[in-house]
Amino acid sequence: MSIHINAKPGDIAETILLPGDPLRAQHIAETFLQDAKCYNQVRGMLGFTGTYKGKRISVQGTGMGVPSISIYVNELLREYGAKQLIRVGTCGGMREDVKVRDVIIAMTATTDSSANQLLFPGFSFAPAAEFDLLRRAHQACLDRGMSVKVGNILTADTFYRESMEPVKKLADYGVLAVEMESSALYTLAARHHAKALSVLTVSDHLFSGETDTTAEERQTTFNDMIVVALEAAILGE
Ligand SMILES: O=P(O)(O)O[C@H]1O[C@H](CO)[C@@H](O)[C@H]1O
Ligand SMILES: O=c1cc[nH]c(=O)[nH]1
Repeated sequence: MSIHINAKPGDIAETILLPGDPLRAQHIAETFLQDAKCYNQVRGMLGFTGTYKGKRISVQGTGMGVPSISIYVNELLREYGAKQLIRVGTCGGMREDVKVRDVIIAMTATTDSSANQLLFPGFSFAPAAEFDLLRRAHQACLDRGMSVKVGNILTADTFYRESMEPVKKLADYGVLAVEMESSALYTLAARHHAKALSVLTVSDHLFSGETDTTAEERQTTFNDMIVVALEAAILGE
């Protein structure tokens, strides 16, 4: 049992999917896992363990932003022996060629979070995905004919902005999309020699104003991304 996760040693699988929204954790467990059992309800940040194609998988909500995901990922790595962590989340498109419902695989995560500046004074650490996981997730997207892009994303500390200039500039430098957790996930996984990847679905676009049209469409696209994450995870075990 850790401070924010009320599970016993062994309750959590070595491979864990990490959506920001705890209700999406419940949706994933109910839709994709067999014999899923809830191991955490502390702060409503639900966590479940079950099996997918016979392999043990957990799914844990992380909340929004670097401080929140850092709490859960630290505890999963330090107290529960997590080996493979895959974030499954939403993001806002930034580059012009990124469209709503595309899947984005984050090769690296640029960030305005101060966490890594405090950790590596004088350096600009480049948080990076684990290559084999990334390669398998990309192949799983191609196999399903999904529209996928791989590259640099932005992990931002703010959702609402006074000025769009800084994000516009990052888009000019090729940054695909913005979300709020991946740089912390990649940095913590590196520290603990674990594998990490973020697979994201574009839910809106910062500059075109495009958004998901219906809740049903959002769910379908989200489900496609979950299958990609699960397939990438089990092929690596
Ligand atoms: O859909 P999730 O995983 O929560 O991810 C994105 O959505 C939240 C903002 O609405 C942030 O957590 C961002 O990273
Ligand atoms: O962090 C996020 C997630 C989705 N859309 C955004 O604009 N930002």
